[in-house]
Parts: sequence; structure tokens; C-alpha cells
Amino acid sequence: MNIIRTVRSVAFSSIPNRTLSTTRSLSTPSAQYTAFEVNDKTGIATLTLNRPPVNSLNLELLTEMRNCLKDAETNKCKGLIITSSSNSVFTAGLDLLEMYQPQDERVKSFWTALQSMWMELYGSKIPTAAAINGHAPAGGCLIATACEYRVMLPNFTIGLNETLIGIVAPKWFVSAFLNVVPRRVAEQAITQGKLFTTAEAHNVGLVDDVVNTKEEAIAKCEQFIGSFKNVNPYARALTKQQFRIKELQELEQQREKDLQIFLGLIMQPSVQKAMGIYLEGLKKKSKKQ
Ligand SMILES: CCCCCCCC/C=C\C=C\CC(=O)SCCNC(=O)CCNC(=O)[C@H](O)C(C)(C)COP(=O)(O)OP(=O)(O)OC[C@H]1O[C@@H](n2cnc3c(N)ncnc32)[C@H](O)[C@@H]1OP(=O)(O)O
Repeated sequence: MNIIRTVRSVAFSSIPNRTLSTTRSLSTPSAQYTAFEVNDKTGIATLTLNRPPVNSLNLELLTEMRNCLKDAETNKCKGLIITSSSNSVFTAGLDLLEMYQPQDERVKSFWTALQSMWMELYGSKIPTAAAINGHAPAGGCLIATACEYRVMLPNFTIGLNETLIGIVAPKWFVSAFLNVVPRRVAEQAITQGKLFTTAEAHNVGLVDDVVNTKEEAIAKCEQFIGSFKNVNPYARALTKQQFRIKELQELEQQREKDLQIFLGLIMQPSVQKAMGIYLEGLKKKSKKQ
């Protein structure tokens, strides 16, 4: 892949207890919806989702996320932090416009890219952390739970709310959720389509920490990644794999079937109708604001 390397100085003087550092921006020429930077001092990469207004995950954004993760691994980064450029939304989840009245080939590529992104993030060799600085419904929660550590800002929401839109969270969405939330809590919440407030999410273990600012969230993620500094990266990666291999193999072996189930479900007229009504509701709410 053709990676452009630019060196950009970032003054951290406004952040207490931090020495001056630099970040390298590594970005593909086509990167449109993401910013990817590596801190030269810590070796930690940050992937910032930047697709206004709500970072909804379309095919292009998913592809860029995959490229960033690959860059972080190829460049032997110490870890990867995922965050958002928005002050209120981490990501609104999958772009509903990819699934509402979709084009056949595009929607297949879209779902396949989502499967790949999830498998690559969930199974990544390097430590991964989510600095959740806004709402994280559905696909947003999927990305957060694919990471090893989550820190969230107050007064936002996170969860798998698919049933409220008339769709079903696939098994692999649920499996990562089950890594962090007790089974009974998970079953009740996902069948209800519950979105947890930050405080509730912290209470059930869906997020590990709560802090007040994005800077603090990034610092917490850095702390988590830094906690592996005395651990052999190879041993760490293999150990992580032992915990995650089952879900990864399950999806890998069922990719085509999973795609067909997805297509079968979203193409049902009743599901298309429910999605249309949901989208309309979002648009009406957006106009009122
Ligand atoms: C048996 C096994 C079967 C397995 C089958 C598998 C099938 C699975 C299929 C799909 C799975 C999907 C998972 C998903 O991720 S679906 C997406 C779920 N997301 C949501 O429900 C979130 C919806 N959005 C919101 O609640 C809010 O937008 C919020 C994130 C809280 C931000 O609020 P706010 O800042 O007030 O922004 P607005 O609501 O005003 O939105 C601004 C504009 O953005 C549009 N929008 C919002 N979300 C989406 C989205 N996800 N996709 C596309 N567009 C979105 C919204 O309509 C506004 O648009 P406009 O400005 O044109 O009016």
C-alpha cells in the first residue's frame, strides 16, 4: 500500500504532566474519513473517525479503518486507540443508507468489509483501546467491544439497539458484548435494544473507566496500552488469540452464510419498511434541532 508519511509536530504543553512529543500522520492518499497518527514518543497509533455528522460506518469508512489497522500493525505500533473527531458521537453504527433500498453488489461489499474489519480488530496482535467520546449505538458498540479496553465520557449512550430498528444483532456482535457483560444482563439488554448510559455501562462492565474529557480518555487508553510494556508482544498476542480464536474461527467459517442471512433479513419488505420509518424519524428529529 502506498503510505504517505508526513511529520507533524503537536504541542502537548496544554496537557499537564506530558513532555513535548511529536506525532506522525500516516495516511493513504485516499483517506477521507479517518485521521491516523502515530505518537513518536510512545509508539501508540490513534485512529480518529471523521465522517460528519455522525461517523456512520459506510463501505469507504470501513475500508479506511482496515487500512489504518494494517498500518499500525505493519509499523509495529505499541497499540491502537480508536476515537472520534465529533464532540457528541463516537459512531452512530452502520450507515443505514447502505442497507436501506440497497444496491446488490454494494451491500455485499459493505457487509463483507464489516466482517473483515471486525475480525481484524477483534483479532489484532497489538493492544487496542476505545476512547468513546460520544454515543456508540449498535455498530459503535461493536467497534468498542472489539477493543481490549474502553473508556467513555459521561452522559452518552452505548449498546446494541438493533431490535428497536427491526433488525437482529448477529451472533458475532453479541459474542464480543458477552466478553464484558454478564450473560443475563446481555440477553435482557440486547432483546430490549437497550442503550446504556455511560454510568450504566460502567456499572455492568461494558466500559472499564469513565473520564470527563477526550484528553483524559486518550491518556487512559495510553496507560492501558503502556501496561504491557514489560510483556513480550509475541506471548501477549498468542495469549489474546487463545481468548478470541473461537469467535474468529466461527465467523471465518461462516462468512458466506452470515452474508446470506444478512441479505435475507434486510431485504425483507417488513425490515425495509421498519428501516425507512426509523430513518425518517431520525431525519425529523434532526430538522427539529
Ligand atoms: C438470525 C440472525 C440474523 C442476523 C442478521 C443480521 C442483520 C444485521 C443488520 C444490521 C445491523 C446493523 C447494526 C447497526 O449499526 S444499525 C445502525 C444503528 N444506529 C442507530 O440506531 C443510531 C441512529 N442515530 C442516532 O441515534 C443519533 O443520530 C445519534 C447517534 C444519537 C446522534 O444524534 P445527533 O447528534 O442528534 O444526530 P442526528 O440524529 O440529528 O443525526 C444527524 C444526521 O445523521 C443521520 N444519521 C444518524 N444515524 C445514522 C445512521 N446510523 N446511518 C445513517 N444516517 C444516520 C440522521 O438521519 C441525520 O441526517 P440528516 O442530517 O440528513 O437529517
